[in-house]
This record gives sequence, structure tokens and C-alpha cells, in this order.
Amino acid sequence: IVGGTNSSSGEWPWQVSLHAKLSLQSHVCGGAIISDQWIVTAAHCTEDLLVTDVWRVYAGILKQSEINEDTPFFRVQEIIVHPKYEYSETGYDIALMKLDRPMNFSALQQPICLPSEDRMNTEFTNCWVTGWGYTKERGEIQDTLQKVRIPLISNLECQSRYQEHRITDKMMCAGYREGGRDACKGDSGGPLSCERQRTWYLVGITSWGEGCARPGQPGVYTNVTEFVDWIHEKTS
Ligand SMILES: COC(=O)Nc1ccc(-c2nc(CNC(=O)CCc3cc(Cl)ccc3N3C=NNN3)[nH]c2Cl)cc1
Repeated sequence: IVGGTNSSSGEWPWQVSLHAKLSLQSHVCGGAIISDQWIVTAAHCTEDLLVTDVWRVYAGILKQSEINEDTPFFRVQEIIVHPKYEYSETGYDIALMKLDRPMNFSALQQPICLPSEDRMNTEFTNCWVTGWGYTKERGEIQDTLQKVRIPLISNLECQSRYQEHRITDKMMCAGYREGGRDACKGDSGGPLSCERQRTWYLVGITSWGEGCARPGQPGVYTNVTEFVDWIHEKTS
């Protein structure tokens, strides 16, 4: 996250850190808890890592330094990648991970609501992006979960910023014209969370952008509203 600040414990209890343990273990992507057995993340996070037993899902943590060999984690029983996914910039950048056992909810780990289909994203005015990603393009994974408030922008404006891409209705964008605040490397898969009437909704999944926090280059997110039916079909 570029231009953000430290989160506090329990502020984003649906945020998880997805680690892969090959020879070494490290944070790969963010993710969001949507039920006691399902995590939503980005499809590109699971590329080359579709074998489920390399994954470790850490929930209820604020700092990466809380993670050591004694820290409890969830294993992944199943990974469902959207069948139309090819790569982030063409959309459908969404995947589901089924945990090997149901999670007990607490103040530190609990699900975020899925948006209802009839809600237009532009109505959301209090949206935040969170993650342990880089704070600049040539940065490093952060210890404390970062948060930054970012306004949603119309797909029309977003398309005008990405003339060499097709910004589809399956994508949504958020950013400041002057740049300075954005997601960055290591934040992908994580939530773009929006609050309305004291309830938080998973409106976007951090997907791609041209650099981090550059002026006129907004972040591009998977438009979760367009995938609510698919999520319900796959997780029920
Ligand atoms: C010790 O452990 C580690 O070092 N782990 C670790 C884990 C993962 C990565 C990593 N993850 C990615 C996937 N892309 C993203 O995360 C954000 C994409 C993105 C989205 C938006 Cl909305 C806006 C801008 C950008 N954007 C463009 N350019 N940069 N960012 N790339 C790399 Cl590199 C690096 C290190």
C-alpha cells in the first residue's frame, strides 16, 4: 500500500495473508474471509501454485512478524479459479479457496459481506484498500497491515487512463488523479472494502495497475458485484 497508515488490531478482521511454503515460506497475496470455510482472492495469486498443500492461510493477524512456526494457520482443501481467467489485465481475476476446516469467528477474524447485485459501485463513498504490500514500486513487504482510503472512479474515466487496455464491467477502478495513494506489489488478492450504514462490503479485489500510485494510473480491481452469483454457486 502506497501512502497508507498502520491498521490497528481487529480493524480489518476479514483480511488474510496467504503464504506459500515451498523450500522457504513467504507472503504471496492478500485475501478476504467471506464465510467460515471460504476465502476470496485473485486468480493470479494461484498461478503456478495450484497445488493446495503449499498454501497457509493466516487469519486474525496484524503483523507479519506474528507469524512463526507456532502460529496457527488454515490449510487449503480446494482452489477454484474463475474459468474465464487468463491474466489480470483481461479480467475475471478472482479465485476461491476452501479451508480444510471451518474457522471460528472472533473479533480478530470474521467475514465481510458480499455486495448485493443491484447496488451501483459509485454509491460507495467510504472505500479502503488494505494489505502488507510494498509502500513504493521498489519496496518490500510491510510488517504491519497498511490501510488507505481511495475513491472509486467511473469505468469511463478509468478507460480514459488505460488507452491500451479494455476496462470491462467485470473490473472497477479506484485512485487519486494526483496519485500518491494506491495498492502495490503484495497487496493483490486483498479486499477493497466499502462501508455503508455501518456494514462493510467486499466491493473489489486488488488486481492490477500501471506502477503504484502514479498520477493518472488508478488501481484496477475485480468488480465483486459481477461475481456474487458465481461465488454463491461455487460456495454453497
Ligand atoms: C518476502 O515476501 C515477499 O517479498 N512477497 C511478495 C509477494 C508478492 C509480490 C508481488 N505481488 C505482485 C502482484 N501484484 C500486486 O500485488 C499489485 C498489483 C497492483 C494492483 C493495483 Cl490495484 C494497483 C497497482 C498494482 N501494481 C502495479 N505494479 N505494482 N503493483 N507482484 C509482486 Cl512483485 C512481491 C513480494
